[in-house]
Amino acid sequence: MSTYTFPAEQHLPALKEKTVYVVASGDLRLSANLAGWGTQQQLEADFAAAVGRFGFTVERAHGINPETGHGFIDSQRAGMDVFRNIPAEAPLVVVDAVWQYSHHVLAGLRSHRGPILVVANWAGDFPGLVGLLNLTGSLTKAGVPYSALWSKDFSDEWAIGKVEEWLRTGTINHDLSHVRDLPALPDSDETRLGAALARQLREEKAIIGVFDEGCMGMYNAIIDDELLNPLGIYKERLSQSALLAEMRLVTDGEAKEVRQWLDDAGFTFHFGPDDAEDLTEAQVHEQLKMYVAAVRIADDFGADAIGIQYQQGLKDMAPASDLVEGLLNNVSRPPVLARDGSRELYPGAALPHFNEVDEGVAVDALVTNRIWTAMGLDPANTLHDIRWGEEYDGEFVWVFEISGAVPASHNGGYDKSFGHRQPAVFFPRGGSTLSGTSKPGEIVWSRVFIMDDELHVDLGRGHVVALPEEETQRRLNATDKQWPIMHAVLHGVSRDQLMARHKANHVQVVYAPDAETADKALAAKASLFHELGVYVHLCGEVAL
Ligand SMILES: C[C@H](O)[C@@H](O)[C@@H](O)C(=O)CO
Repeated sequence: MSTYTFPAEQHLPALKEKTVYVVASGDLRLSANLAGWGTQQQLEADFAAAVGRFGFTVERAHGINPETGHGFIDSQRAGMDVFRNIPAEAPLVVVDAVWQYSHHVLAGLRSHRGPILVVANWAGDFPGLVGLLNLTGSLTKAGVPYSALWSKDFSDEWAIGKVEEWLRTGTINHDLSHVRDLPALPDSDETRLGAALARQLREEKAIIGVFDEGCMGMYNAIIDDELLNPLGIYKERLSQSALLAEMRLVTDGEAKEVRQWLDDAGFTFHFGPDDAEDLTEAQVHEQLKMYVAAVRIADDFGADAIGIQYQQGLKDMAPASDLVEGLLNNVSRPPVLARDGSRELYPGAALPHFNEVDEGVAVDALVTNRIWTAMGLDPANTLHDIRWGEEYDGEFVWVFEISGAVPASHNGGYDKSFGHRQPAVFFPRGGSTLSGTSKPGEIVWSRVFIMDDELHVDLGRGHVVALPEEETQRRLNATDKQWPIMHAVLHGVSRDQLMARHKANHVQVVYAPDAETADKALAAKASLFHELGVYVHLCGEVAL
C-alpha cells in the first residue's frame, strides 16, 4: 500500500429535480458590497418568483457571510469554494445587481457543465447591468456558453417568457438581427486611408503602456500578446508603483501650473471641507502630479497610449486617476514638460488613455485617434460604461456613464466641465472627476472584443441628444451623479439587441461634426480594422 498522502476525492452534490442554483458575484470592496446588498436581495427575490411560476425552486449556493454582513462572492477563492457545492449539471444563475468582478466566478463557470444564465436588474442605482455585461463579455472570451437576461423586476411578460425558455431549453435566444458582417468595401478616400493607417501601424508598430494589467476582474479586457502583436501593437508593462514614485518627483510648482491652466480654461472644482466625503484642494494637487508623472513615463517608454489600472492598490495610495485620464484624452490639455524642462511632451495632442486598462479600449482609442487626426477631426474619444437607459419622448436614450472622466471636448469644453469628489464607497482617497453632460452631436460607437479566440469589432452609428436639465439630473440622481453622462441614441439597435450582443461593459464613443462625416469616418475605421485582420461587424443602421 502506498505511503503517499492522496487528496480526498471531491464529490459535487447530486442534481436536484426542478432546482435552479443561484450565485451572486460581487465587488472586492466591502463598502461597495454592503451598499448594494439590499438591492441584490430584492433582485434575487424577484428572480426566484419568476422561476417559481414554472414550478422550479431557487437554491442559493452560498449564504451571508456573518463577518461581512453580505452574501456576495467577494474573491476568486470564495468563488471556487462556492462552486464545490453546486451539482455540475445543474441549471445555474449568476444574479447581479451590482458591479461585480468576473474572475470571482469565472473558475467555477469554466468547469460548470449545466446551463448558465446571467441576470441583472434594469436599474440605474447600482451598476448591475454593467456587471452583467462584463461577465458575459468575459464568458465569451473564455468560450463558455451562457445566456443572459435583464428586467426591471422580472414580472414583465418578456422577461417571464425568457425565463421559461431558459428553464425549458437551457438557452435564451435574443434578436441579433441588427448585426451583419462587413460587406465588400467601396474604393474611397476613407477606405484607402483606413487601409494605409493599418499598414503603417503594422509596419512601424505602436506601444501601449499598461500600468498593471487586469482591473476589477475584467478578464475580457485583457488581450493576449498573440492576438495583439499581429496588429502591430505591443504592450509595455508598467507598474502603478512607478507612477507613485514618479509623482514624488513632480514639484508643487509644476502641479500648480497645471491647476492654473485648468482654472484659466474655466474648469470648476466642487470643493468641500471634509477629506473623507468632499473633494479637497490637496486631492486635486496630488492628481495633477499624477498627470505630469503619467505623461513623463509614457514619454520615457515611447508609448502611443497608456492605461492606468486605477482601482485596487492605487485607490488606497492616491486619489483616483480619473481627472488625469480625462485630461490625457483631450487634445487641448495642460502642457507637460520633460523633467529637465527642455521640451514639451506630446505637444498639441491627446495621449490616448484606456481607462481601467481595458485593452479592447486601448486598440480602439489608438486607431480612432489616428483616423480622426488624419481626417482633421477632433480625435478625443473615450469609453463609457453601458450603465442603464430609459425611453424619453418615444425613443430609447441610453445612460452612457463612465466612472469618472471624459475628454473635456465631449462636454463642449473645460468651461462646461467640472469636478466632483469620487464617491467614498469606491475611492477612499477621493479625487476629482472630469464630469459634464456630453454635447449633442453625431457619434461613432464601437467595441473591440475577443470571441472564438479571434479579435472582432462591432461598429455602429448614433447621436447624442440634449435632454432637459431636469431629465439629465434625474438620470444622474438615479445612477452616480458625480460621473459624466452621455445621452446616447443608437441607430437601428434596440435596448435588448445591444444588451444581448455587446461583449463588454464598456462602449467606445467619438464625435464627428455631422452625420455625413461620421459615416465617412466609420468607413475608414471599418477599413482599418479589416486590413488588420480584425473581424468587423456592423450594428444597426450603418451607411456602408
Ligand atoms: C467605481 C466602479 O467600480 C466602477 O469602476 C465600475 O462600475 C466600472 O466602471 C466598470 O467599468
